Amino acid sequence: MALVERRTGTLHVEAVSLTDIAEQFGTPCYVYSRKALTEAYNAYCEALAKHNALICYAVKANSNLAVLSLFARLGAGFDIVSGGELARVLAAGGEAKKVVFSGVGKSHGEIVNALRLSIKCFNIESAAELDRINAVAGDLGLKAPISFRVNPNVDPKTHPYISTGLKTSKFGIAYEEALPLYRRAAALPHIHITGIDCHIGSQLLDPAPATEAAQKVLALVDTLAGEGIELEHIDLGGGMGIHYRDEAVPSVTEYLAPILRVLHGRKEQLLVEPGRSLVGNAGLLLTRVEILKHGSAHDFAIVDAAMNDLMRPALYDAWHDIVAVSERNELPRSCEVVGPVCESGDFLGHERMLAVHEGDLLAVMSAGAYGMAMSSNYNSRPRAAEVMVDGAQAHLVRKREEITQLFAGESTLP
Ligand SMILES: Cc1ncc(COP(=O)(O)O)c(C=O)c1O
Ligand SMILES: N[C@@H](CCCC[NH3+])C(=O)O
Repeated sequence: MALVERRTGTLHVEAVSLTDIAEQFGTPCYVYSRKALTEAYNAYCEALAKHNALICYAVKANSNLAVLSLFARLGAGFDIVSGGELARVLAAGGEAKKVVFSGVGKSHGEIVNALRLSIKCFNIESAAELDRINAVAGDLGLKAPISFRVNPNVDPKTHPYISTGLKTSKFGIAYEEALPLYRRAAALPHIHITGIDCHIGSQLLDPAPATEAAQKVLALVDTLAGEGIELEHIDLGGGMGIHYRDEAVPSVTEYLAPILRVLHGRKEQLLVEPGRSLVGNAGLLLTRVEILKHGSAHDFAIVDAAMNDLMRPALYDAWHDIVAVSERNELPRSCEVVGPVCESGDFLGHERMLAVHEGDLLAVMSAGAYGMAMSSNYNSRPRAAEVMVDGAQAHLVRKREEITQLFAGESTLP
């Protein structure tokens, strides 16, 4: 489904006009579509229908409570990377027994809490973490369910900042070290080995690297079984890419087909950890043009959203489509779409052809993943509101931060 549709010259998300949303909730504002989120989740369900699979949504992509509660109601599990994400999953009605805990630096407190709540599994990323989890579980008189995140040394061919499966990466356990570590874990008193895990990177459009990684993971699974270490699940991570510009994006079924072929006939439960592909194309950032400025080299459309609201352009030079919400009967002109933040890197788009006036609304597309989740208060800017559209209704699912909230919990010197 296309997230937006032009009706009588104005962009709508489902049956709600973005102009009405801006009037009701102000800008900048993230807008999500419940229908698009549900369809994205169902596409995974359909692709995995013949497998004993659990879809663990990667919370880091978008941790809005309404998004989490929607996925929880659809039956999802969750991939978390912090105690904060676990708290949000539980607050949204998610079940701890469907949570896998990834991340290279889990703290003592986070491990205690996750163990007490009986999460499904810790995805362990180092030998030191194995020892730490064994010790904490021992102190609590428990056994920790664990898998190792194995680094298969496969190049995912994506942006270097979101590439995680090469041996130079901080993530996972070197492929050659996996076997000795599994043997060591099998002998530890407070560890229960349940699985294996692998995640090689994000915004992947070609399934070949993930298929190669899956083959390497399966070779390890078989070697382990030969030694009497039987695994209950195989977690192949997330990473499937979405539509930003004009890239050829495979459907979930197409992307997963070669991976599922190598898994054919396996008895272990299959876990996947999609983030971006569940939420990215289901959200946009709505912003209003504050100032049109004629510069000596470019024209600028200075909008009320900035790099603190959507940092992907500044951080990765990422391209997001930017569309005028209401059409004007004028020729578009090239402009730099920038925010009010005091950084030259504060841009949302370069050289965009737009016909806009001050006060007009723009929709920054494909912003449902790693948008609000990576936002900050830089320049002491309050965080944007978040709205969920459901058919003909738009619900405020997170209020815009007030300036007074930017002082919360802080004090001046005594
Ligand atoms: C361990 C792990 N799982 C899942 C994801 C989700 O990735 P994506 O949003 O690309 O699906 C990530 C992020 O790259 C990750 O690091
Ligand atoms: N933040 C990244 C994705 C990170 C994936 C997490 N390992 C992005 O916006 O594309």
